[in-house]
Amino acid sequence: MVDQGNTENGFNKIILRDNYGLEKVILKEPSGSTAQVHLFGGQVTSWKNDQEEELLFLSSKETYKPPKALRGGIPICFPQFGNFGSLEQHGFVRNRIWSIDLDPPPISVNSSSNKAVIDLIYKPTDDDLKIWPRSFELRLRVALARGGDLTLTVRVRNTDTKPLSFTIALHTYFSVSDSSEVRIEGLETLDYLDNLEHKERFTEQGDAMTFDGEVDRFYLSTPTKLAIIDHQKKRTFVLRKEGLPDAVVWNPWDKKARALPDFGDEEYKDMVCVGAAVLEKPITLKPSEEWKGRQALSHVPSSYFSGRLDPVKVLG
Ligand SMILES: O=P(O)(O)OC[C@H]1O[C@@H](O)[C@H](O)[C@@H](O)[C@@H]1O
Repeated sequence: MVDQGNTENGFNKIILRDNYGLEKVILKEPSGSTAQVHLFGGQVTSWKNDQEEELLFLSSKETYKPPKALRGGIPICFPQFGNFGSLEQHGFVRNRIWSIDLDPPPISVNSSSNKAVIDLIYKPTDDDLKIWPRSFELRLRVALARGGDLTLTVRVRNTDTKPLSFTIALHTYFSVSDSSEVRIEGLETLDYLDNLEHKERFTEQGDAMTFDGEVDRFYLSTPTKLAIIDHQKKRTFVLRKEGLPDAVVWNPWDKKARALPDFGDEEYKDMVCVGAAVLEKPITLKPSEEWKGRQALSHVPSSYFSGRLDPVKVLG
C-alpha cells in the first residue's frame, strides 16, 4: 500500500499496486460501495455496490499488459473517439500511464465534499507530440458519493499556442445479466450514425433501444439522462451527462466477440457499452481555454410497470 488518505467520515482512498504491478486507486464510501481507478489509461476498472456486486464489466480475458488498453470499465477515448480522425482507434490516452494530480484546480464549490475523490492528470509526452503535435492537460476526477453514485468529470485545457480540437467518449462497459434482455431508454426518435453501415445516418424507431445482434452506433444530441434497464437483474443504471451531447452504444455480439483476443466468446451477453461522448461536433479550444464534461452513474431497482420504466423514479 502506498498511501491512504481522506479517511474521515467513512470515506476512504487507498493507492496500491495490483497483482500485475499496475498502480491503482480504490475509493470507498461509508455504505460500502467501492470504485477502482487504474493509472494506466486513467481508467475506472471497477464499481461495486454495497453488496460487493460488480456493476461494470471487465473481460475475463484481460491480461493487464500495457500498452494494450484494458477491456472493460470506463476507458477514456481521447483526443479522438473511434476512427473520427487520423489517430489510432479511440486515441492514445487509454494506453498511457496517467499521474495523480496532487493540486488540481477547483471544479466548483463543494464538488469534493462528502465523496471519496481521486484526481488524475495526463500531459502528452514527447512521443505523443510526434503523433499529435498539441500540448494539453487532460484531467479526470473520479468521485464516489455516499450511497455509491459514481461521477467522472473530465477537463481538457489547451496549453498550446494553436487551437486544439478533439472528440472524446467515456466508453462505459456496464455489467448486465443478459444483453438481449436490456433496453435503453432516452435514445428513441434520435438520429444515429451506424458504424456497421459506414456511419450512415439513421433515426431510431421504437420506444427503446434493444440488442439482438452487433450494435455499433453513435447517437447524436441525446438527452442528459439515459436509462439502461436490466430486466433480469431488476436493476436500472441511470447515466446523467453534461457537456457531452452524444452517446456511443456498442455490443460486439457473438462473431466480433470471437475475433477479439481480449474478450471471452460468450461475454457479449454480460455487457453493454453506453457512454457519454462528443462526436459529431468536435470541441475546439483556443489557447489556454478549458472544456469540461461530466458523466454521473447511479443504479436503482427497476420499477417495471406494464413494460415501461417508471419515469418519476428513474428519469425524474
Ligand atoms: O476494440 P476497441 O478499440 O476497444 O473498440 C471497441 C469498439 O468501440 C466502439 O465504440 C467502436 O465504435 C467499435 O467500432 C469498436 O469495435
